[in-house]
Amino acid sequence: MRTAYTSEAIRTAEAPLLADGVPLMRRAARAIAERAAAVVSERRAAGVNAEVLVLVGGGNNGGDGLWAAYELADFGLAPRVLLAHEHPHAEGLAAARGAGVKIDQLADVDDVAAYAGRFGIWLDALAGIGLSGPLSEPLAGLIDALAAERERAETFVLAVDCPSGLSDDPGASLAIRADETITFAALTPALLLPPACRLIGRVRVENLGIELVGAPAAIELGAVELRASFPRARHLDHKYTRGVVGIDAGSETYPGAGLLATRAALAAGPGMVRFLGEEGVARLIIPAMPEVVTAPGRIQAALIGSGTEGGPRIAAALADFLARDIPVVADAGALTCVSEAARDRGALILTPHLGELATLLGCERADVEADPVRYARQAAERFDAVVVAKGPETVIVEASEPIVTIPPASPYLATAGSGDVLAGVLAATLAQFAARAEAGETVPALSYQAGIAAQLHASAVAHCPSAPGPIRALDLAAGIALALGATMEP
Ligand SMILES: NC(=O)C1=CN([C@@H]2O[C@H](COP(=O)(O)OP(=O)(O)OC[C@H]3O[C@@H](n4cnc5c(N)ncnc54)[C@H](OP(=O)(O)O)[C@@H]3O)[C@@H](O)[C@H]2O)[C@@H](O)CC1
Ligand SMILES: Nc1ncnc2c1ncn2[C@@H]1O[C@H](COP(=O)(O)OP(=O)(O)O)[C@@H](O)[C@H]1O
Ligand SMILES: [K+]
Repeated sequence: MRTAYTSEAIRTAEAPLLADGVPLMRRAARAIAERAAAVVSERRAAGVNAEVLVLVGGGNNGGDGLWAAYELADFGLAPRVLLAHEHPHAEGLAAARGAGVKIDQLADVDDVAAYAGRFGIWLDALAGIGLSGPLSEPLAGLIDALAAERERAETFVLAVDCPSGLSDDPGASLAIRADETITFAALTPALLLPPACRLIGRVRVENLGIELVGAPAAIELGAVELRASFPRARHLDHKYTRGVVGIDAGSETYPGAGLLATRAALAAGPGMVRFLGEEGVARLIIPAMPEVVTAPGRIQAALIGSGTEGGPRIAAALADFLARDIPVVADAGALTCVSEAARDRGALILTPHLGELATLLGCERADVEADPVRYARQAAERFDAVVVAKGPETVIVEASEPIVTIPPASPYLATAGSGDVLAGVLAATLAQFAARAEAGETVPALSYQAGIAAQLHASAVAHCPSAPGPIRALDLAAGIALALGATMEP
């Protein structure tokens, strides 16, 4: 599991070490310089430009850059430094100067893109976790110009701590895209969450002996957590202790969604799946999946709305599920039925894709795509819900819990019906955790449970016969059971 901490938490954690005189900056600079030297060797071997430019800002991030320049000079690599601030880190500057590093001032450079374009490798040490507020000039203009130049010239960018401009806010977008980021102490939220996480390249965390305390701001779940956390059947279980899930999905217009969600729910291994939706859909489900029960009865979690267009019947059924005080997944059409008012009820889990999230909040899809975490937070607050925002990355927001993210499994998941499969898996997973909670076990937060379900959905991709090529939602549903089985292999 990868974790991210706010820059404030990182500062708090590093404070005692700094007070004890631990040379964190020198350690950071050494790690950067070693990696930069390796990149120089790789590029030289490939016969491409391996000249190094260190972009230096005014804070300690610039200090890291200056000390890295000092180390690189020591390795005999003759880096160049561009000072983008009038008051750079004094000791670092003196050290770099003392090592014979050539240093230019931004104010003396006419065309910064042309200047920087002469170098094949940039170390981006303009700003790190010390950024406050939106980027101001001259840093904003500099980053903008260099971001464009970097794409044109195919420069190798090694970001120091983070691509300058990104630290806590994953919605920040003004940054020089990095091929590689070496970060210190811990990841910050922007390095883990979309869309900023797409700008950091390969990331390495150099802990430097800094111990983070308290809950992280964000976590990324993967196959390890799926294996460790997914509830397994126990010897003395009977079907009702394994978790029963109720599904109201599919309609005359979209019956397939009901079938897919139900098939996926079955594959995720609950004790029972009750199909409680339209009769016409039930008539299709039963011959294909005779395990499914259509009789009403007790359930521990529910799914409503996949393959429906909402409307009064869905609204009433949603209210009915919520009144049972169980976790209820509202997908697709049911998202049009959620209201801000109803707060005295079971947990509500919303599963919008980014377009649905925009509709839910009455804003533009492009804005949501540019900052899904922010809008998922808004929706979570407004509807007192857990929000599973589905894009290339899945982002899950629950009040007072770390944000949960699942990295993209395959762009072929963007196929009709794949969301219906997720909805079924999710409800079935919540039912199994709820059954454990009923038995007195401690279970993780709903956002973590939902993350485990999203990871199961992601893991199913590799079990589709056509993977890594295009996948069918029906294969994905079958892949769920195989992925779950694989987690049980010793
Ligand atoms: N944490 C660790 O474990 C370790 C941390 N270390 C390193 O320290 C870094 C943190 O250093 P930090 O605190 O000095 O801040 P930093 O990122 O250089 O930013 C300040 C600069 O940004 C500028 N600036 C700010 N806001 C701005 C805006 N809105 N718009 C424009 N400019 C803005 C600000 O300009 P000013 O306001 O001063 O004019 C100043 O120049 C950290 O990221 C890591 O690299 C390692 O050495 C060792 C271990
Ligand atoms: N580019 C992508 N890369 C990886 N996963 C994606 C990508 N685009 C969408 N997904 C995933 O595919 C699923 C699509 O869900 P959704 O849009 O609701 O599909 P549908 O409604 O057609 O069933 C979600 O789980 C989403 O996270
Ligand atoms: K940086």
